[in-house]
Amino acid sequence: MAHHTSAERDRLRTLTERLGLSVSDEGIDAALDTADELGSAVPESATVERRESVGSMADDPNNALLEAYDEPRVETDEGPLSDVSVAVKDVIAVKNLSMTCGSKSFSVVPSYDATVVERLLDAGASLVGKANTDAFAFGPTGEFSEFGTVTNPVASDRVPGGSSSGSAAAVSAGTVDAALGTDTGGSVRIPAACCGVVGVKPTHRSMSRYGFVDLSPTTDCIGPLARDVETAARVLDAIRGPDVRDPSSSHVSGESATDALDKDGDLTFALLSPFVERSSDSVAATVCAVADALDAREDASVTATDLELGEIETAYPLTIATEFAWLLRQRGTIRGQGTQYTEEWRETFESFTNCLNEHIALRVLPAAYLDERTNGRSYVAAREAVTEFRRELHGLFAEFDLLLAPTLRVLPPKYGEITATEGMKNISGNTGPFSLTGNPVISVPAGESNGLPVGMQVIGPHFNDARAVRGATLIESVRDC
Ligand SMILES: NC(=O)C[C@H](N)C(=O)O
Repeated sequence: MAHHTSAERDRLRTLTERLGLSVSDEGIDAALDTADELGSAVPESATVERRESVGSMADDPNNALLEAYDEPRVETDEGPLSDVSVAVKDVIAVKNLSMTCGSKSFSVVPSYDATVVERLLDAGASLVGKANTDAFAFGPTGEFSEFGTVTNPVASDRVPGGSSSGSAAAVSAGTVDAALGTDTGGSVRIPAACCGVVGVKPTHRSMSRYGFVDLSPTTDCIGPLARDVETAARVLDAIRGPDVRDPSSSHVSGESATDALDKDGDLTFALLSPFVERSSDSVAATVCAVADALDAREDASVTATDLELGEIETAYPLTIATEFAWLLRQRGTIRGQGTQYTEEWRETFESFTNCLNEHIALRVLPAAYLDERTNGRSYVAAREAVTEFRRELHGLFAEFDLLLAPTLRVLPPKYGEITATEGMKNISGNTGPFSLTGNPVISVPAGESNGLPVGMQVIGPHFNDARAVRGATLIESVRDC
């Protein structure tokens, strides 16, 4: 444990109050330690406590669903998703269903559907209910929902991954055909990999986030999870595209992901060596075996390729925590709040920042502290690291069609195992960088090691989610070879 001066502690305590957070004395010290580490001074890391399970709202063995309709909600029998049942992560508004964001301090009943929900229903999907999530989508393991941890249906002693833990578990268990998750630094891809399903993080801004509770707006994405790439692609096509209600949604619309499923033509892949080297032997071996099988196909080639990571690994925790702290200061993280929410919601929001759990507080505080101490230079440095890394990827995309990397660096951890900054890197160190650059990424099951699922990421150029879908189908066709 590093030694901090009382002036440092006082300063952080003042900031804690200003943010409306409540943290123990130990938490203040731990946050200072993490700030030192992120600022590359003192190498001691913070610990995070696992919250106790408090039980679920629905009768569901995996605690994957928080609220379900008696009968699935269907708006039309026709449409491309009329055979698809879906659940929606509980940070996305669904009319007349309570929204908790996985936190007991936030419960509102939206009077409207988020645009992505409207689009699912317009496409004929049957909506089953809301899926459990780590509180405010903050959490890489699925252990930080205040409505109880989610069980991993394929490995009950291992975490399901977070934060879209309920979405992944519901899909993996067959409770629904597909689910919407949200991915800010890996929250669709990580649980998809842990639960052995497909998870898509679309190109940033390629769809509307109207009705979604922001975490870190420069990286937040909504994306589908499904048991196969085809279903995920169909859901992706149904929900993507611009929306006047979310001015941040881009007017650029890429090719249809569903059409890409049947496309022919050769694909060249770069297997990103730094992410493989940082992974455990079992993860690396599983991913490399798939890469070899892919390379053996006539229409694909895989080349192990180096790239400079620069400061991108530090940029991820700094970016999301700094942006979340800004949102807390503004006391507003939901799009469309101005007209759509009731006074009751406003009051809830005013008070909820006092109740953020310690996992969130201990991740937000160090970044907020550094932001203040450096007059914003810590955030600027993170953005510069992103620019550098994006340039690296740009160079690779001039040479290769798609990039490959393991999703997690380790096999799905046991409950309570991920407690420190270093452990967090094992979970989100391979996913966070591509959130920062905004590229489309699909985590697709690569096989198993010691009976545990391993996922690998297919990374595409911006707005070419369709090409990533094609790459993911090739992986589906060669795995277990
Ligand atoms: N929503 C996210 O992608 C956050 C990510 N799972 C984290 O805890 O860092």
